[in-house]
Amino acid sequence: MLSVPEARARILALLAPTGGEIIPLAEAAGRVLAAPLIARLTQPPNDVSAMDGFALRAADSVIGARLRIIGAAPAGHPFAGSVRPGEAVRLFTGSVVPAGADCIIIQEEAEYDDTTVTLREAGLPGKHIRGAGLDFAAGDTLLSPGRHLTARDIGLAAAANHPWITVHRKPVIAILATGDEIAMPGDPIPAGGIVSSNSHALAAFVRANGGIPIILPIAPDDRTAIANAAASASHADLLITTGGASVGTHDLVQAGLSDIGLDVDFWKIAMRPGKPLMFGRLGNLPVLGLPGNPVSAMICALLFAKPAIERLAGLPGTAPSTDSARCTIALSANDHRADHLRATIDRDADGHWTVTPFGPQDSSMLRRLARADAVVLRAPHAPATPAGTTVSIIRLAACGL
Ligand SMILES: Nc1nc2c(c(=O)[nH]1)N[C@H]1C(S)=C(S)[C@@H](COP(=O)(O)OP(=O)(O)OC[C@H]3O[C@@H](n4cnc5c(N)ncnc54)[C@H](O)[C@@H]3O)O[C@H]1N2
Ligand code: MOO
Repeated sequence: MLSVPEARARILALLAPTGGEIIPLAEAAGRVLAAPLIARLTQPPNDVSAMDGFALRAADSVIGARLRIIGAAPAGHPFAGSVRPGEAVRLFTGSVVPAGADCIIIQEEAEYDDTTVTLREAGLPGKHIRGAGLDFAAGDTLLSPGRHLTARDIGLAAAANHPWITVHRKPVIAILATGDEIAMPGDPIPAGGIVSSNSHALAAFVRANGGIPIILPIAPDDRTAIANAAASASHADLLITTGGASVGTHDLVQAGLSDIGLDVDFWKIAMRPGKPLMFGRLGNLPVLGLPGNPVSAMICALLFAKPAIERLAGLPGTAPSTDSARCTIALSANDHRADHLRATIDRDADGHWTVTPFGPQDSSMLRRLARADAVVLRAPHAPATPAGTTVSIIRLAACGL
């Protein structure tokens, strides 16, 4: 059976980023840049003052010099003339430095009235002046494709005069829950049935990770129905199925999709929960088949759907990032499957992170999953460890789970 990293690499290898679309800059935080962002202007566009004070010629800036104030240049109102020997112009933070001036004296170092200023310090050429282009110049590449846009980037793009921006289209992720026994929340529940938690949980997870979820109607345990439902999702960037992934007579997802040409890349991997994970392609549509057990479905989503959505959205797509924490309980030796223990996080008296796995870890226990802060990663064949051992964890909320 494939390992978790091998399975992830196989999935990512088959995914390509979506195309670009142009959106308003204000909506672009969290999106992925699809074209280089080139500065449309020079910033600052002119030499500007970094302080409130007086612009003058450096040659005049000697202690005790008395200069004639020939005008004022508030920010946004440049002074039209030029500064000659013995003259000064009143200016403020952000004011354009007038022609002829190459020195700023801050107002705290000057005595002044409406007509004259006397210097209490000698200035230096260029001091307190932000030269034109200090930040960037027109034509500079400010951000490169693949950049996951932050609020800081939005500010930079705005400063470079971009009201619109080209980003990768949000990947559309179709979600197909299968099973005779499941019903959508609020719908009539068949005898012996349960409500489909997976559809809604996966949709929320997809949205939190930058995709657009489309919840398809539930498909019963019937090959044709499953095939038809999947065919209706051919426009999506990824189809995620849940349930019907295992070996039972009624686990028909692979059979149904094979009827319409599913090319299976792999099925079953060495992890718990989530062993029956399947990945393949229906024509151009990648298909990730998750197990039906709700916790298995969400752990598989965390480890595989999240990087897949990231790759589709224009990012590299990587394993969820891990942290270290001290495990408060002893752990028994692991078997050949990578294990993912649902756990709560706390801090000990010294402020260090601790993690406490729940007792029973059954993959149907959603309330426990909802209460968990993290999963503890246990490598295949990890030896037994005493309480207090440092372990790797994935924080769930940070991953949109
Ligand atoms: N003989 C074997 N049996 C099983 C094996 C195995 O290797 N040999 N693997 C087990 C493992 S591991 C898992 S995980 C499950 C996965 O099975 P399926 O993907 O086929 O899932 P289902 O049988 O359809 O459902 C499992 C469980 O989850 C409930 N379910 C299904 N869909 C939903 C949904 N949308 N929302 C909430 N809950 C759902 C379903 O009612 C079942 O209780 O197989 C083991 N069996
Ligand atoms: O994926 Mo299953 O039992 O390993 O939950």
